[in-house]
Amino acid sequence: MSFLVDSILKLVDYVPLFLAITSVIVLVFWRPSVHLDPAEPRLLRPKIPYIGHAIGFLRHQTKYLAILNSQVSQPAYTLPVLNKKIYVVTSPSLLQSIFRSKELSFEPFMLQFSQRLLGVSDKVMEPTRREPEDAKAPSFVQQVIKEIYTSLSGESLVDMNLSTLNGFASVLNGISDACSVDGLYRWLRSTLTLATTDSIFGSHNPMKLQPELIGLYWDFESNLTPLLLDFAPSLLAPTAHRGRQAIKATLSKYYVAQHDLEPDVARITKQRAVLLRKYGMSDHDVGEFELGLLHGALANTPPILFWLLVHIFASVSVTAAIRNELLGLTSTPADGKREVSIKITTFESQCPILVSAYRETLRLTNSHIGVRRVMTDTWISDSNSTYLLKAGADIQMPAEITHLSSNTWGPTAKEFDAGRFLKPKCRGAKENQDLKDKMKAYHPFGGGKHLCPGRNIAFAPCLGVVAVLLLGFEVKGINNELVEVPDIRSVKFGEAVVKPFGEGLEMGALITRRKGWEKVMWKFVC
Ligand code: HEM
Repeated sequence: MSFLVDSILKLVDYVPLFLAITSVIVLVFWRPSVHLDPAEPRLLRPKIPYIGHAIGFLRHQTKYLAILNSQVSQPAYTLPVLNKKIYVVTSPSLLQSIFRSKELSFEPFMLQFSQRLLGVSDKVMEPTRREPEDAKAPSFVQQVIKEIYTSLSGESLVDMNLSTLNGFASVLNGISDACSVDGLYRWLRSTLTLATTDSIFGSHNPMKLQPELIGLYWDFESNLTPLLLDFAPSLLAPTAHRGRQAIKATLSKYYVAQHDLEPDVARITKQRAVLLRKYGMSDHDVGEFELGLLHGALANTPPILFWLLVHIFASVSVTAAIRNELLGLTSTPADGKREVSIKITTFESQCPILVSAYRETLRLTNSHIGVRRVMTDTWISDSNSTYLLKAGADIQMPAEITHLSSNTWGPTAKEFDAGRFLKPKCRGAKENQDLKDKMKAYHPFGGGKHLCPGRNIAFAPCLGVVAVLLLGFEVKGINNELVEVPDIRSVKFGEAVVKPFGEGLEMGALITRRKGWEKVMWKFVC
């Protein structure tokens, strides 16, 4: 035994020497792990060869790119991670060049991401990867995306939004004088989750029949990062894994019972199921796959609603300005009038400050990292420079950097300015250019051929709920003080809109009926 201890102590003596030799070898022989053409974006070597950037991502997660950006300030640069190249692009003009390219694709990530997110077998995913027999025919993925576009626009979108908003309104209509909520975000989240899933799944909505599923969905959603690693999810993220399994099992029962065929189900739900069954998916597997539909429809709207609401109610002047323009949609009810309707198709034309505040909320809180794979060697350029992107490499476009850059948005880049997206009253050449530059840097829903097909799903529900809360209610802190906007952190991997955390997640609110609007029952119409 003492021999063993002696040996270990002797070895410990040699550790400094060993470290010194290793460092010399690394310094002398260290070559970048990737070869770079001079036309590619400049290499940003990590401090620790090969794995330094991987460690950076593990340690700081999505914030790592903002940390690097504060040190390099380049429009584009290359991160070597093991033997892979990642191009990080932060210049708005280069982003637009990427969005325009047909050779830079989101598709390889979409399928891989979906399978990991949903936790489904290769068998469930098989139709998504099947090549069409006719090379000119659209692939499965292209057909799904086309159906999302059709179902989430025009009349079908209005129908869904009306159903969601009237579901939410029924909860607000139930408030007699005042209601105190322990966690404002959680309250908005569960009310909206129920209203949205009612509109998607109709009267057999599993979340209405088993309300505990609402919490289980958000357990799943709040811990996506370890699930996306796809390694021992039941050990690394047991709560999220349990939530995911429960939702999938319930959705499978819904589709096995063919409740999607009933008349009060949304077009998107029906048409996707038709397509999935056409491709040979069993009813059970359709249920597992449609966790993706649920996730698309739910994950981002509650946080957008929360951030929009708190930013408005935190400012007396913004609250007054938006209330004033909302009065154009409806009028103060005369005594005895109980029902007030809001036309959801008029927000865009009648409520410019509210619409601008919505866009500003997305600017501040949608800090997703857009990704593309380079399918063939491609050149991208802005007015100053041109870069070569080599096939096989990946691109990352962090919205946190473009959305918050003071070069683009000025000294108030990190602050909420409800009027930032208002069209200037008189526009000369300079104002026009300024607006153009800003819009190039604004990409909460991505861009180009991969622009999010579901991007309209949050607009009317968020504006509608906020409109009713502004006109008919006061929203204050729990001690009747002005609401405070909690800190906004960086998104987690897999998120688009950031969720409140810590005190922000816990903050309560007092919701009271406004004088003159006490007896109103709210209704949304088109
Ligand atoms: C407010 C809610 C939403 C946000 C913030 C959001 C955000 C995004 C973003 C950032 C992208 C990447 C686009 C790119 O890289 O160019 C994207 C793509 C996509 N989104 Fe959404 N999304 C939302 C709602 C939805 C909904 C409801 C659905 C479907 C039910 C959906 C389905 C998709 C699909 C299929 C793509 C890939 C499109 C393609 O590759 O062509 N999204 N979304």
